[in-house]
Amino acid sequence: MNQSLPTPASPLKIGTRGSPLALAQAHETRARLGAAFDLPAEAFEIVVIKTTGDDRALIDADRPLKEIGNKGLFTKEIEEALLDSSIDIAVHSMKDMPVEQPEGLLLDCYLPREDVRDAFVTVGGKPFFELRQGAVVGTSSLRRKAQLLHRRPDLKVVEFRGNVQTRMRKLAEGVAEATFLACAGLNRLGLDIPRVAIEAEEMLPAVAQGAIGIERRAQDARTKRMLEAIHHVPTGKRLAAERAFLAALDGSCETPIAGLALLEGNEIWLRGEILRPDGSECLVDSARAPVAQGEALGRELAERLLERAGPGFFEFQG
Ligand SMILES: NCc1[nH]cc(CCC(=O)O)c1CC(=O)O
Repeated sequence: MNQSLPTPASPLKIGTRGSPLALAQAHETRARLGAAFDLPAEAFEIVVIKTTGDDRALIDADRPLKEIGNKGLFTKEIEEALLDSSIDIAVHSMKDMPVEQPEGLLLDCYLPREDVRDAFVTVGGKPFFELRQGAVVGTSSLRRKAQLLHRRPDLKVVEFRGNVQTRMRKLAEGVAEATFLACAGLNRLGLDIPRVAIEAEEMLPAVAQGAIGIERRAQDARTKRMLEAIHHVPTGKRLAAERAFLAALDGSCETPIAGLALLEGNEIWLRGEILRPDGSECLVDSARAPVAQGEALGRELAERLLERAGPGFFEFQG
């Protein structure tokens, strides 16, 4: 295995999706690796990979993503490119990543986590409590929909996809009065759109929201060494607990689940939430453990919630 650092003549290939957010994340990864190893930008090549999800999302722009495909819709082609060595590392939004990676690949490098909160977005930047009775809110996230309906059953939720610009246009056109976007995405894109951040206690974010993960071939010693140098350990500990929670719930993108871990000294605190898709019920629990036991904590919290939920909890009502 080639142990030497990349050079402009033999650059490290960074695979990513082509969306503006994905590209911003790939650039951040390149900048951090460049700084850690004192390498110029030309020692890296950013390789844009189109995924099934990108294609289908464009063709079927109004269909909920969950009807289009299953887990890995946005990662399959990127992981294939890693496995066949057409790229060396892959940059992902961890929120969209399945809990398990294919044989031969490892996901054990995380960049420092951005703001984990969701933002409430309207054309005028008004606060959530001002949303009038019966208002239409656009979101394609089952979690946000269920959390919203749980608090405000009067609201109407419509499917809302596309990039930030598309969603802002839909708001301007009056397709919906409000939407939710992750603060992390807006910050990474440097977008200054009117928004009101919602505290995590008010609306628990998705597992891994705001975190970037970098995947590599398990056997590649060079990328292992390079990624170790930029790995953010606290983010890794938080995600280990959150993703163990998600895995134990058998969470797919079709299930309204939220979870957030925080580090407090030598302890990790985890709060998790599962909801009925129509928002009629929301089960919340939290627990703490020594940091080293974060994964066990995630599994334990999931089991506690599943026990309270009983069979059929996630099924659609009527
Ligand atoms: N599912 C799409 C997605 N995946 C990651 C982010 C935002 C950035 C992040 O949470 O890391 C978004 C958009 C959004 O939820 O607004």
